[in-house]
Amino acid sequence: SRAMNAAAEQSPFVEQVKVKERGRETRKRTVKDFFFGRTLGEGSYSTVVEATEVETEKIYAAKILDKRHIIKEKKTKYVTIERNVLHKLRHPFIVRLHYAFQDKQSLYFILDLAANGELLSWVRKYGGLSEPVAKHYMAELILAVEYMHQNGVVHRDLKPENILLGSDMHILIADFGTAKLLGENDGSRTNSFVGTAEYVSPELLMDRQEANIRGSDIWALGCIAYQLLAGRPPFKATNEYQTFQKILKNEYEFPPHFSVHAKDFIRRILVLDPNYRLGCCFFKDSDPDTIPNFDDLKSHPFFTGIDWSNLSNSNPPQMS
Ligand SMILES: Nc1ncnc2c1ncn2[C@@H]1O[C@H](COP(=O)(O)OP(=O)(O)OP(=O)(O)O)[C@@H](O)[C@H]1O
Ligand SMILES: O=C(O)[C@@H]1CCC(=O)N(CCc2ccc(Cl)cc2)[C@H]1c1ccccc1Cl
Repeated sequence: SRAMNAAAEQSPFVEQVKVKERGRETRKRTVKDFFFGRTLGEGSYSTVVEATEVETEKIYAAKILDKRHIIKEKKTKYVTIERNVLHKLRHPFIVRLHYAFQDKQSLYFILDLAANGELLSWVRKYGGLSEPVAKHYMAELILAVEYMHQNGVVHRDLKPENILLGSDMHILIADFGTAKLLGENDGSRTNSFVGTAEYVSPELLMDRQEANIRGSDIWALGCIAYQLLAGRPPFKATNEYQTFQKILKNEYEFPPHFSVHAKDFIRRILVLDPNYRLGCCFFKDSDPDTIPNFDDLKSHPFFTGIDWSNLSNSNPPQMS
């Protein structure tokens, strides 16, 4: 049926397939339903452009992937993972996939538009954020990652480049091509994928087999918390190998302006052994039934003053 789907997608004669979804009639979209505008950015296998839906004039981001390039680079798996994961996740702080379609040359993901770009740009612009701002964004991140893990998804490449900002300045986590759907044993024993050097957890560097990869997302949160406040990641060297050495030796220092609570929060996450890492109650990956909760993270004094139940309705504090 997949082949049929693909064939049907391409045939110009197929009448608009009515797709019944939860009682709502959503007509299958095609390229013709959108006007593609300015380029927002380029990925290794994709171009992201502004897309206006002709019928509703709603503005989205269209992530367009060239099929020939994907096949040549053997990245088909990443594309289908991104599609399946995005389709499954529905959360205010995660980029929403509204439509996915294809034509002969390309695949199209119609996504929420993150009008304020990457969190990384803002961190760089201010050389680090104030503590109230960093605290707010760490709280949004923790809610988004908790939701992902509770839905059996581990991102595996969390970093400020993949944390986008909507027009309301709330976060929109993107880039799920390298995510892992827990519980689905796709037969691949080794976790072939390892994230971005500065954010890779020590256990992933030591033993990919045994690493429970949820703990790696938490490690990345610790690195991001440090970076939001310091303006740079905790483990950064002139090359990847040196960076890995710093991670394995837990070699990092705090700049003087870090508060006691911020240092304590980050120290408790950047622990080499995931069994002693804050937020990583020990669980086996193979047991997706243990629904993780991030209460140990949320209850840390660093988050004093955060109203966890009202974050997505609140106005994020001004960056400065
Ligand atoms: N929903 C979005 N709204 C606005 N900009 C986006 C959106 N998604 C991605 N972008 C921007 O488009 C650029 C390309 O993103 P994309 O996810 O296609 O590739 P990437 O993940 O950045 O690169 P790579 O594929 O090499 O990891 C990035 O700079 C990103 O900031
Ligand atoms: O998973 C799906 O929803 C469909 C299923 C039918 C289908 O043919 N595709 C495209 C599969 C595919 C993936 C990569 C390349 Cl390079 C070419 C085709 C999938 C698809 C369609 C549109 C956009 C993305 C994807 Cl993965």
